[in-house]
Amino acid sequence: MIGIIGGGAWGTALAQVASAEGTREVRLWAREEEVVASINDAHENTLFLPGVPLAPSIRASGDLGWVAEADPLLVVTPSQHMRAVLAQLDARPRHLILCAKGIEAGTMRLMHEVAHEACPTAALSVLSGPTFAHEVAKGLPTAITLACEDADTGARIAALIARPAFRPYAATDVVGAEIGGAVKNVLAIACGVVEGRALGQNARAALISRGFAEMTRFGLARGARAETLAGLSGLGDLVLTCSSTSSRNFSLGLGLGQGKAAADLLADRRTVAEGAFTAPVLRAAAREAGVDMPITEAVCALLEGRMAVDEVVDALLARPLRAEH
Ligand SMILES: NC(=O)c1ccc[n+]([C@@H]2O[C@H](COP(=O)([O-])OP(=O)(O)OC[C@H]3O[C@@H](n4cnc5c(N)ncnc54)[C@H](O)[C@@H]3O)[C@@H](O)[C@H]2O)c1
Ligand SMILES: O=P(O)(O)OC[C@H](O)CO
Repeated sequence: MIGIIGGGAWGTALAQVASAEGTREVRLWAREEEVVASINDAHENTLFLPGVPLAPSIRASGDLGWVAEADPLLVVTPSQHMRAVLAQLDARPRHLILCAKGIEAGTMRLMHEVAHEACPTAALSVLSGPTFAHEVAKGLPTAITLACEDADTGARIAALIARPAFRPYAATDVVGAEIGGAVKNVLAIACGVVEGRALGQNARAALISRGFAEMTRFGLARGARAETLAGLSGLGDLVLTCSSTSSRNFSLGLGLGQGKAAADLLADRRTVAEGAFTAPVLRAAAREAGVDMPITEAVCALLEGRMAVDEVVDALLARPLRAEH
């Protein structure tokens, strides 16, 4: 039996994968009664993943204790809420598969660091890669990184969650997998701005490349491996999220590029655009580590309403010429 903590789009899609075409029992915890009712009664998450039929073997509840009887547990809350939710789990040893992409505000902790503090007895993996929930839930082909410091455990978890069209690649670089997923959300906002301000496809390609350079500088400074950052959870997810309005982060940037205020775009959002929360904490962490992240700084200036789009673009273009590597 597999448990899912979080009934948003991604938790629901992962529940569908974990159900193994309805042959495996899956318990899903959701905050919203409407989500619990629609999954149990209509086998659909009408709030966060409408239009995708779900296996009847997925049962939802607002009772976290009931869901936490399952092992492993996939943790799919937004990153800023993960600590509070995990703090409600009992202390038994279990395996947590962390699926949120972000850095905790205030502490600058990556998700595995937060999970270790909240659940010291748990074994941890990170699941991250280029994965739009609606495509995964429909069974479209997807590859993803499953990072676990213990290679044998990682291989076991990868085999457990793999499906014919859902292909986890095992890795041991947990830090690298997490940094790729967190940083790409910030860069996707920047790519959305390029689209919204109609700056062209050359600019978007430049931004993806220079953004990847930023991700790599920051990742290496935090102990990530270069090959992880160049893999599914880094470059792979960066390319996906920087190319499509299916991305909530890209869409947020699109609105900023069209001149809308961040506060208006973020107000009353039901779905999460993680990059808006990660950007300021990433900037703080980069400054602390002495890592230059001009695109991240630019995204922060836009989110904070301190600069207009054209000012930000002019400032980026006016940076001194430098060697590419
Ligand atoms: N949607 C995707 O395609 C996708 C893919 C890969 C990873 N992710 C990551 O998964 C995580 C969850 O995203 P999602 O897309 O499932 O969410 P979502 O935007 O579909 O839904 C929002 C979720 O936030 C939850 N939430 C809101 N306030 C909360 C609180 N105080 N405590 C706990 N939960 C709260 C809601 O219950 C809901 O589950 C994010 O970190 C996201 O980056 C999403
Ligand atoms: O919609 P986004 O921008 O949160 O992106 C979803 C996933 O992270 C893509 O891999």
